[in-house]
Amino acid sequence: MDSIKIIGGNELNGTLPISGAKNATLPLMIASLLTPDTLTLENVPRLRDVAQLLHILSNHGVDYTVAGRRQGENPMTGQTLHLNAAEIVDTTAPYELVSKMRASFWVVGPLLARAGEARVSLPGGCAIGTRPVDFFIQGLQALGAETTIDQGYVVTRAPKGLIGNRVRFPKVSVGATHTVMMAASLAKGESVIENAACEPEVKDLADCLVGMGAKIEGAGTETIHIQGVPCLHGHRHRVIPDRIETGTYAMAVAMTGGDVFLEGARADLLSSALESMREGGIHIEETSGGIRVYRNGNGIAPVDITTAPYPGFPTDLQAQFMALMTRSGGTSRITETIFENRFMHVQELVRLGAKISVDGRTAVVEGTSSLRGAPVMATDLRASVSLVIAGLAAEGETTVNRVYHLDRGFERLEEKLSRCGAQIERISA
Ligand SMILES: CC(=O)N[C@H]1[C@@H](OP(=O)(O)OP(=O)(O)OC[C@H]2O[C@@H](n3ccc(=O)[nH]c3=O)[C@H](O)[C@@H]2O)O[C@H](CO)[C@@H](O)[C@@H]1O
Ligand SMILES: C=C(OP(=O)(O)O)C(=O)O
Repeated sequence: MDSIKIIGGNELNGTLPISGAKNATLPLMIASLLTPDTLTLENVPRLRDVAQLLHILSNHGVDYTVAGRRQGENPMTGQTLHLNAAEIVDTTAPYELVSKMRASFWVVGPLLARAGEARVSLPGGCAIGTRPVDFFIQGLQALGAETTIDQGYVVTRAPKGLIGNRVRFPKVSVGATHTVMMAASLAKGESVIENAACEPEVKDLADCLVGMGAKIEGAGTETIHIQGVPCLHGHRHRVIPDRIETGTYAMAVAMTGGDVFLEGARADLLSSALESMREGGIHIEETSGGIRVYRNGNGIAPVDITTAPYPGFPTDLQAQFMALMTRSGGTSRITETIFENRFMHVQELVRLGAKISVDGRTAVVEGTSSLRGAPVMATDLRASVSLVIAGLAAEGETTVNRVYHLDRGFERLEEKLSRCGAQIERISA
């Protein structure tokens, strides 16, 4: 498997383009199952998860074409996907495909709503906790589906169609909100989702569904009202910028020092994380075309954070913020409340010289003036990238192994960072 080699110590300077959001793209692609017409998505990042989901969707009968950038466009511009599910040819999503990525499980909602049945393997994804699917099952059952688990598969049927209902999630779930919202769009009558996820990716999906003819109000708040319609039609939609990629590179600049413009980033999508960075003494300027991040010489102040559903501090930036805090001038406490096993980066950051101890859900980070390069490895996506940004700030050579995870979620990582002055390269196995 490839690895990433970094010689740390360089400041980052220049312009770094932000890609379309992985976590918005995946549910948007799945929404193509809801209509026999073509759904066109612009600003789609070139990622392993996108390729994997195309494979899964084509198994259900989705025809797709991928168009690259047009002549004269920025070489970093995302791709355009045309997805057409004229007919659902198979309602089974097999273990071999779904086990590779969590979001692929979400096909269960559209398949059930459009074809009246689905048989979807229990999902895989990042190893950050147990990640059950009970809220999905409760939600689909509330819409009238018969749902059981059989030999590792969720098997669900609604031969007479789904019926709108009230669905209240016991805890905020992004994936369950996406799934029930998509299913309810084609149900008979009104559905209300309570304690819905407010993440920008849910709002982006709802905006696209509305463009496809769905009747949805309140997406982006805790209560979503959906008036079911008999069918949806084709639409063209542009994916929002990736707020996690934005926060990751902002934290990289904060760690190394320098001055970078994150082109295309939207500050309103990650206010909480930017606020914590400002508390740490990092300069952040919001403009309509992107975000400027700089730290010229001043130290980093320790900041405590606790992850929470949106608009709180995102769990997907927790590892990167911990990396940043390893360079602060004091002690910070980082509390993870979303996933019970999302501290796998701690022992690897310690290899780089970080001083971190874990007490239950809280990691206590003692800032240190220098990190030293070392071989490291992570078992999930955001943990992997936290090691990359720590490596950029460490003295000497860091090798990040198992880049499989990085390729799932960071488009052209080495290219983007090396254009800003980082010494980083991929070593092919
Ligand atoms: C592809 C994608 O968009 N992934 C994101 C999505 O994951 P994902 O949608 O899988 O995360 P959820 O929001 O569902 O998980 C939140 C919490 O709810 C629990 N839960 C969830 C569903 C369920 O049926 N039962 C249950 O107990 C989970 O174990 C977790 O503790 O949101 C997470 C939380 O912001 C992010 O870290 C992931 O990057
Ligand atoms: C946890 C993540 O992805 P997934 O939900 O696909 O595992 C992530 O994007 O950080």
